[in-house]
Amino acid sequence: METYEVELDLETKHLNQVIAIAEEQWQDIRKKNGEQQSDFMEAKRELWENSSHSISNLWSKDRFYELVALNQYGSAVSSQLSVLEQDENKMRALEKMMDSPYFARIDFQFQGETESEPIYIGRASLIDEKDVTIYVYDWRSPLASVFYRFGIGEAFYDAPKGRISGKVHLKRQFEIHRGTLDYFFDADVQIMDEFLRRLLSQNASTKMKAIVETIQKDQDLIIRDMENDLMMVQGVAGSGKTSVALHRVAYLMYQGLSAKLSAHNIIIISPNSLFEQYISNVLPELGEDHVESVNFDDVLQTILPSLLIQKRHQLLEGLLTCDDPDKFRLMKKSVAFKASPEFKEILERFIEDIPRKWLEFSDIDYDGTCIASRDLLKMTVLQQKKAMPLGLRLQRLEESIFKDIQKMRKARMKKLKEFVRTYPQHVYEVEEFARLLSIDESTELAHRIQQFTKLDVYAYYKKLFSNLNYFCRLAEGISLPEDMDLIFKNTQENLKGDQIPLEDGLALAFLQLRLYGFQYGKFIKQVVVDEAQDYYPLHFELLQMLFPQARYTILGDIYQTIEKPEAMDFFDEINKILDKKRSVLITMNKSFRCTNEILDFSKRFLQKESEIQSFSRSGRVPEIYEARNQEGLDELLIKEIQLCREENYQSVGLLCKTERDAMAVYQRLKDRLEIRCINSDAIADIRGVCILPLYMAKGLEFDAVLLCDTDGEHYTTEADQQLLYIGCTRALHRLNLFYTGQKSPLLG
Ligand SMILES: Nc1ncnc2c1ncn2[C@@H]1O[C@H](COP(=O)(O)OP(=O)(O)OP(=O)(O)O)[C@@H](O)[C@H]1O
Repeated sequence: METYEVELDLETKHLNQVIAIAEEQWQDIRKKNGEQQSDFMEAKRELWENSSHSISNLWSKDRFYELVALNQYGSAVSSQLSVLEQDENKMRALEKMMDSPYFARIDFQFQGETESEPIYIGRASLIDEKDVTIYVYDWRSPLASVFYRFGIGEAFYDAPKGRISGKVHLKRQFEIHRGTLDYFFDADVQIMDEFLRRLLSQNASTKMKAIVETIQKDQDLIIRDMENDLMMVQGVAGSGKTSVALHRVAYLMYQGLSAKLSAHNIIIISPNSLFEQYISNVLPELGEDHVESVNFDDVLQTILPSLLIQKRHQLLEGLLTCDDPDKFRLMKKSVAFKASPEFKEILERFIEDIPRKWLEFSDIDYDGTCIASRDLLKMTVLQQKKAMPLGLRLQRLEESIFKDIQKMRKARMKKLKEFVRTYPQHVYEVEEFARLLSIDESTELAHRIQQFTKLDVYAYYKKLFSNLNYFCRLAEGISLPEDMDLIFKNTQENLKGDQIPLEDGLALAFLQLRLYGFQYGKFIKQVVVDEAQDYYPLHFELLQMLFPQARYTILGDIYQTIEKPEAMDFFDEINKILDKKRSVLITMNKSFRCTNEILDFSKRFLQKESEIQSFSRSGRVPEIYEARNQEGLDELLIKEIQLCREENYQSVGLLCKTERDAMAVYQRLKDRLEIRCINSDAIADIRGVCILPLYMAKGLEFDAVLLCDTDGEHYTTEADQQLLYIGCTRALHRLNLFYTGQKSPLLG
């Protein structure tokens, strides 16, 4: 037999053996699980029988003991449920393992040993707990890092007990499906690149996939970094930022087994719900569920639940569809200013000024005596220690005033009772008097006190914009934008409306957090921010206040901003704001998504020379198609979509500049093709042919991209150029641009 055949035979036997072990473990858990299931059902039945007749008035005092009993049943049921859940998770992991237990093998000779040991690496580990034999190493284990970082020869890895050195004698990669070994190859760098190239040439699935088999060395360094409290990544389009972010989360969870980090300690901040949907499979594929992903609109809503704040897509749509150049400039300037460190400083000064200038203290009288004078109250607040937020300090003050009043009221009631004892004939009048007195006093007094102890953030924000002279005095020494007066007037107008502009929403959230703090974020130990380039300094200030104790992973591409100039010092700014002890900025320049031709084409839209390189995969050159009129344009689009179908592309994106444009194209084509329009609130996937605004397509990818309306009306400015760059770099295999009328000057 040929050597390959002999090896294939050996590997197949080994595979069968590992699958048999996984199956045995699966059977054991199933058996145990079956028994637990019946215990669980029994506990549930008991819970029901013991509570159903009394559930109606359980919170009354007499039913307290029943509540305690019910609680005991309840906690028994919940702990059984958690054991069952754990078992189900293990069974799911073993099922995956029976399908494909590992994807790689290295033969590693530990220093001091005479022979090398085969180490099989998979998505999860398989251990025989009886004799602690490790059949498969989790890709996140320290030893597995050798696979990603070294070729044949000397190697090392960092284990909890220190650095371990050795030698790699073999690096092998497997393709295993449904429990069958399709093929394997012994890998050197070239062969592995070829394997990755083939993988990347496949048509995209409609959801992002895990990349554990082909993680690159520089990506692995980011994924496994535990040194830094702030890890920042500047990566070009398609360099794997999102993939790396998600694999890093999975890695942190694995590390967290010892550091007590679980899913509810991690939060992913993503740009919108479409993107959240797009990435939603990766962590479960890696065996990690339940990690929460939110977008910033949700964050603002959580901080300010009673206010209606403009969503990010509404802001972008407003900017991109604005026909009045002056209004457009003003909107942009307003956003840039309100989210800047300068405005943050003004907000800080305003907060300092609130007790001095804006709080309406008044004398608090009770029963004809002044129990706290206006001046005394003001002085008390001004002299309080500033470590506690003002809102909470005022809450304390309110509590202490009420406590004094309560004491005085008690004394007064005592006197009244004595009076009744002496003059019993007046009992009814006195009781009625006491009742009315307490109602009147409590409402009137409470109102008066809360006038200066309750801070309505929105009302105070309006005060900041009540007078331009005051605003400028507050901003002394801070450089303001040229047309500050226009921004000021515009803000006054906007704050009269129902919906609060996003930039003011950010400022309001800042005030709310500074004035009242935020309790819930302290459980978060790791924050991952993807597509970070779109955030402004104030976003990071908010994150810092929300999750002060967390470590951060922040990934972005300064060349992919929308309606925001690319800022070279973007990451410096983040570093300054988050102010972590150890931080690092890593750059990733190789793009894995697009073909060489698509990447070359896209580069023309970059305003600065970028280091972007492609992963050397060839395809067809993008074309720019002109149509005589709109009907002709539609015909071209339909023809192109048909061609994409023939290519069997899973996802085809028709990208338009705005939602308004996307709706227009959709209306024209919807009766002629199976096509979907994805609007801003959609929680959808990108299967089939989708039309969507470009800003929604950020972070996503499509087998084929059709960029619509690339004419001289739609795309003219620098910001449009950035949009075109984002649009083009969404394409994996095929990219074409379509226009009618005048070609956009940006297309060259
Ligand atoms: N090491 C890798 N092995 C296989 N595929 C990879 C690897 N790294 C990245 N990819 C693939 O490249 C594509 C782009 O990855 P990803 O979306 O993570 O990049 P990105 O930097 O976030 O892109 P963008 O900034 O344009 O949104 C995805 O299809 C991803 O699966």
